[in-house]
Amino acid sequence: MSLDRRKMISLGAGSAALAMAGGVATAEPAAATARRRVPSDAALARSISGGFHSRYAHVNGVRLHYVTGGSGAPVVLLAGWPQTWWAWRHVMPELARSHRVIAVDIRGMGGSDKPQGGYDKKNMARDVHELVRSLGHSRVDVVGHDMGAMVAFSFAANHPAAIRRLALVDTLHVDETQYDLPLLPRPGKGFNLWWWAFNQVQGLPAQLAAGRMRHIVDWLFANSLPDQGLVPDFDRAVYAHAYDSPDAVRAGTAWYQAAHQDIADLKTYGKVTAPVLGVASQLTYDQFRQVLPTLATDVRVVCADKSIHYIPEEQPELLSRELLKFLA
Ligand SMILES: C[C@]12O[C@H]1[C@H](O)c1c(cc(O)c3c1C(=O)c1cccc(O)c1-3)C2=O
Ligand SMILES: O=C(O)C[C@@H](O)C(=O)O
Repeated sequence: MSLDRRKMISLGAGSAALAMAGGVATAEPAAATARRRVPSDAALARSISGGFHSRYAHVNGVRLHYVTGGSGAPVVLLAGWPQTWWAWRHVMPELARSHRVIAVDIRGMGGSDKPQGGYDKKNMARDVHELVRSLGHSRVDVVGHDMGAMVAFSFAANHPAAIRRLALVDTLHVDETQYDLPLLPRPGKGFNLWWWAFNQVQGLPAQLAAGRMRHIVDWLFANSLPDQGLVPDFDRAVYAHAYDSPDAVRAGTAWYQAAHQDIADLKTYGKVTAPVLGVASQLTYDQFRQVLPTLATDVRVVCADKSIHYIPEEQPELLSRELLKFLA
């Protein structure tokens, strides 16, 4: 599960203070973001060194967008909410020197389709499995962050013959303990995970957040990044743009609304036997050390100790180094 009591307690002090201080970066008015031309995925892909290209594939009833480049063993990268494949931009060039990198916009994300359903992580993992098969790969490494880590874990649990190695960055698959998250954490005892409640609501998020996602993006980064410059204005505009339509807001909430199905599916999974690397932030390290061994048989956990959550952007060098070691 993505955030447990231990994490909320440890989050309490730091982030509560930050939140109390109204730690919000200078948010560019949403309208200005909307006006700013965000480059196409094709242009963003070309801007990353290593020869990357934006591509689409029709699999499992949806059209998925992905960005691919590099040569060598195939590695799939799956980002989360409210981000896109662009979250991997700092690690893609390094991985491309020894791997065929496939950074996928999961169902509902960025340039991928936003259908009315199919957002349970088992089905979203089926999307990715069919994608890598269509690209000629029978066995791949998968790296997931945030919601993408839940899809990555589901891929390994449901397609054991297709996973070589699995890396989970700061988020574990949701489990029963998600139901215990307090809606009102005691002062200094927890972190307000308001987006888990907000994203459960039907309809309203799209009405409130469409065209205004930059405010959510800025709030999340203001309450995580130790240095707001780690994700500058341009990158925030890329994420806000990807989520600013009513359909994109709805699709993002669907990842959360599938939690009941995901929690039920987890109970049917045996332990993952592929080698698993957990890359935890300072706030999830204890949880990863305690919970990951109950989900997989061959586990190692490293701590990105300067990170709160967005490790691919908070500590890309550490992440690249640990992934290259693990995936060698
Ligand atoms: C699946 C997801 O709910 C998504 C969210 O992206 C998420 C997750 C974990 C966090 O720790 C976390 C966040 C998040 O937006 C966030 C902002 C500020 C601090 C912080 O710690 C977080 C998650 O696992
Ligand atoms: O006020 C707006 O900008 C649009 C709002 O009416 C909405 O439904 O998103």
